[in-house]
Amino acid sequence: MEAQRVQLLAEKGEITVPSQYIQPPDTRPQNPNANVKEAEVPVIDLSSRSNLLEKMKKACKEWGAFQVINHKVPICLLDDMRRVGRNFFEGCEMEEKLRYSCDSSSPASEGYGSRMLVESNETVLDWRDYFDHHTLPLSRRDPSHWPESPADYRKVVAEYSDHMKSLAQELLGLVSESLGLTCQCIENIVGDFYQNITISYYPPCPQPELTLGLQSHSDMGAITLLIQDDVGGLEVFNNEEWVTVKPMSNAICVILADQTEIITNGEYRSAQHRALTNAKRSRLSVATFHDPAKARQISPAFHPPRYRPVIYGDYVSSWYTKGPEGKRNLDALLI
Ligand SMILES: O=C(O)CCC(=O)C(=O)O
Ligand SMILES: [Fe+2]
Repeated sequence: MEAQRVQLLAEKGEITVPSQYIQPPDTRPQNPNANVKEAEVPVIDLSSRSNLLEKMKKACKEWGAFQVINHKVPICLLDDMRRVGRNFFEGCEMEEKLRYSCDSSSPASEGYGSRMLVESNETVLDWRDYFDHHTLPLSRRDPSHWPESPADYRKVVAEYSDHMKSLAQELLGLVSESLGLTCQCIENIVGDFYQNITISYYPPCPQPELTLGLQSHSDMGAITLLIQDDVGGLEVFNNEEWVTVKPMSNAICVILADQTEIITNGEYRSAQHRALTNAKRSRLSVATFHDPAKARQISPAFHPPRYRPVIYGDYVSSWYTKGPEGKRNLDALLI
C-alpha cells in the first residue's frame, strides 16, 4: 500500500492531525515554556587543537552529540545541500516526486518515503517525509536514482557525500584517540563505510504539541553527521530532559550512534534524539549515516566486554521490526 505523504496531508489545511499521528501523552513534546534550562549541546571548534581531545571526550561522555564548527567542509556546500533538498520537496509537483518513491516494503530503500518502520497498526506515525540516498561505497551509488532538478542536485549530493566521509573519518579518529585507542581503531572495526544521506522534510503541523516529526531514537550505525535549517526542532535527551540543538548554519551536528557505543564498550553512549514539528514553518534536515556493512561483526574494543558481539545486519533487522523505542535494541546486547 502506498503510504500517505505528510506534505499532502499538511496541504489540506486541516486544523487537527489524523489520530495515527498523535503521540501518547508520555512521548509528547513538553510545553516549551516549562523547560527554561541551562544545558546546551556542546559546540567544538575543530580548528583549535588546544585541548581538543579533552573537549571531545567530555562531549562524547556527557552528551553523545555535539556540533562542530571550522570543520573544513565548505559552508556553501552545506547551503547547496539544503537548497537542492528544499527544492525537491517544495519545487517539484507531487507526481514528479512520486516517481522516486522508495519501496515501502523494504526498510531503508532508496528514494522518497514517509514511514521509517514496516507497516504496523501500533506505531504512531512521524510527521515527516524524506528522501534517502545510497551514497557509499561507490558500488551502491547510482545518481540516476536521485532527483534531476535542480540541475546540480546530483553533483551536490555526490560532493556532499565525499566531504561527509572525510569528516566522519576524522571524527572517529578523534573519538578513538580521546579514549587512548589508536586513531584508526574504531574505523578499522567499522570497516568500509556504508553511507546513506537522508533529507528529512517536516511540513508545518497544525498540532505540534501532540506530534513528533521523528520519534525518539538513537541511530543504528557508527556516526551521523547532520545539518539543519534555521527553523530548529532537533532535540537530544540529556540528564532526563530534552535539549534543543541550536540551529547554526555553519555547524555540523555529530551524533554518536549505537555501534560506536558498542565499540567503546559504553564509555561513550549513542545519543537519543528526536525532531519536533513546527506550526508555521516547514523544516529541513540532512542526516548522513555511516554504518558498517551488514555482514560485519561489531564488538567492543575493551576488555572485559560489556556488550555481546553483533552482526550489524541482525541489529538492523531487529531495529526495523521492533522499532527504535529509545535505545531498547542496544540495551538488549548488554552483558
Ligand atoms: O531532523 C532531524 O533533525 C533528525 C533526523 C534524524 O534523527 C534521523 O534522520 O535519524
Ligand atoms: Fe537520527
